[in-house]
Amino acid sequence: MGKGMGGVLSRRKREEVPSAGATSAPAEPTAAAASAGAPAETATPAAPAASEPAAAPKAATEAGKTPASTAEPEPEPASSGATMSHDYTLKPHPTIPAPEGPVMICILDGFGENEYKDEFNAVHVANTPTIDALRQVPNRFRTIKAHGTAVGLPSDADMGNSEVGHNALGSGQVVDQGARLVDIALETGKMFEGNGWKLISEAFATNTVHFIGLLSDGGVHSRADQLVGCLRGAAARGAKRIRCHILTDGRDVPDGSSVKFVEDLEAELASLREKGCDARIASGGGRMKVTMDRYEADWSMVKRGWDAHVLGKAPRTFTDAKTAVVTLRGPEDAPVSDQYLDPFVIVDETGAPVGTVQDGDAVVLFNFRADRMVEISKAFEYPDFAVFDRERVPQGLRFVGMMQYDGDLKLPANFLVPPPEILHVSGEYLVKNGISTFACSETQKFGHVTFFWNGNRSGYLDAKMEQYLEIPSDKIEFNQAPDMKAREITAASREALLSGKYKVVRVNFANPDMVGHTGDLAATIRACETCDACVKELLQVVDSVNGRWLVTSDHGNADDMVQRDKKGKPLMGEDGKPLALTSHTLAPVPIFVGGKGLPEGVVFKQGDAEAGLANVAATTFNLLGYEAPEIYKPTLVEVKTA
Ligand SMILES: O=C(O)[C@H](O)COP(=O)(O)O
Ligand SMILES: [Mn+2]
Ligand SMILES: [Mn+2]
Repeated sequence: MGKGMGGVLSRRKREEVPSAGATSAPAEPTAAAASAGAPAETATPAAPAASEPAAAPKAATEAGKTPASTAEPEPEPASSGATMSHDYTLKPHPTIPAPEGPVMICILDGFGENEYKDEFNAVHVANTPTIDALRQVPNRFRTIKAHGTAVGLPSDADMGNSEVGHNALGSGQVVDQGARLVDIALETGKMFEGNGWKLISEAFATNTVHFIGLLSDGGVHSRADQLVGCLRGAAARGAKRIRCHILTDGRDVPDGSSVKFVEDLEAELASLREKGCDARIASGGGRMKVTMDRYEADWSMVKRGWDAHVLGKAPRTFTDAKTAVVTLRGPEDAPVSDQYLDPFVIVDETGAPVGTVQDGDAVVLFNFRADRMVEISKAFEYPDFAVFDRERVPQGLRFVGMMQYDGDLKLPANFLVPPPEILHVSGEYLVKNGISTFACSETQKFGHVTFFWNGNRSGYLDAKMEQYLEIPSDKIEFNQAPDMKAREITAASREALLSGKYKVVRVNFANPDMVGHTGDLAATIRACETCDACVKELLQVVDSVNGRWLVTSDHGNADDMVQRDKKGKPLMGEDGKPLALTSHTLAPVPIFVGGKGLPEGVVFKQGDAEAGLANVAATTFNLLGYEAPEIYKPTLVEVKTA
């Protein structure tokens, strides 16, 4: 549910890379990461060099792995409409000269410009002198759209998120995204005609079909109504036995809503049972504790998921899922959040798990978004998977993803709906025109500024021209350490900017988003203040080398920390305390342009209220002294002559 939408449960009622299947150790930081925080003189990021290619990001190291099975060729994926034979030559901009120094693009993740400017807007309340001053610079501050159809989502009731936001920022184009493609596949029935569906249907008569994914209507990773569409489709086509393995949300939707989502799913499963399909919930757990890790931040989450969903093992067992969720949430006045529920397994009256995964079963991961499905996909699909001991590996599985989550790794090999194909991303233009890039974030957002930015390609576009740096994230709830790794990211980016080796420096600060998702207002205010201090430092560094910069965000989050009614009035709980809003918002995001190396006449154009994140890439090319590619959404800047 999008922040600022009011209400609680109606839908519309209402984020690489990565991974290294063979080791659970976090990626070794490069020299820059290891020395981040050290004095500037000693910290030097590894530079791309022809003789010594930069280490590939984690996912690229996986490319040689053999999937358990291969797919029949799937239909052409949805694409940005650009053609395959493509001229990447960039033309010099007629009036904006190339800069002397680098161009920095700084993403403050989850930092929206919200209409509600009250005590629940952490962006507004935080002491942010740098950003405040940037807002005052005439014609160099504006807002841009970051949600809904502006980023390829089904409707303008859909809040933005990191995946679609970074796709738009990095590709300069708006492409129908996973949520929309699955809607279309269900509406047209194409879902049930593809090779992925054919594969799972082989198990309908004799085996169990398992559905594993995030149970909510958040529309960021999955949607419950799409799960229902698949369940009904399977039952109607002869599936005899269905088991659902549910991950509770409370992050893209209000905390506590998991109980209602379980009730609704139970009602649906009951009606399937009436029609003769043995359909039940079999296991589950909170999305931030079970299964849905990303970028290898914490593989133990995936092991907990494997144990519960596949082996039927969890510390707690229950005879029904609602009791499981209510019990695991604990006391109403101090509940465990839906995001962090322990894993659970549903058992029958004899204590036996009702839905372990057996040889020959079908398994569907029903999330459309990639980042938090890559690791569990590897556990299912890679025969030589060794990150943790799977104990028992079901044989002959018919395993599919809602989409193919990583097109480079072909992971999973089989899928229900072809993923969006995002062509001719800005990084391809850069590397093909000899423009070097440094991209940096901490683990939680590392894939955002690499994988998502590059149109869901894992690995480097050209390792000789690019350096990607991941600073390992803490493994705690981020309100406990709201500074996260912002200082380390700043130190490493500072070195990259000063090194003279990069023309583009791309940075993502995770704080406003990751702390905002905890619902902790005070910590989120602190997160915004930390980012402001880091932005100040980086802008000074860019100025010191006569560079140029863009500061923006990918969607809202920290800008509204309370649930509201339809009129925008904050909602209070029975205890009189504000009801925290943990999700993203529908707010537009700010964008600031500047730098000592930017000619005075370069300002944001007037008008074009519809401009969104996809307009940023063209703007960046202009700052680099080039005309934007014609297939891109138009630039945000113009040159005013005195
Ligand atoms: O995966 C998450 O953490 C949330 O569902 C969405 O956040 P993101 O889009 O900012 O990653
Ligand atoms: Mn984000
Ligand atoms: Mn987020």
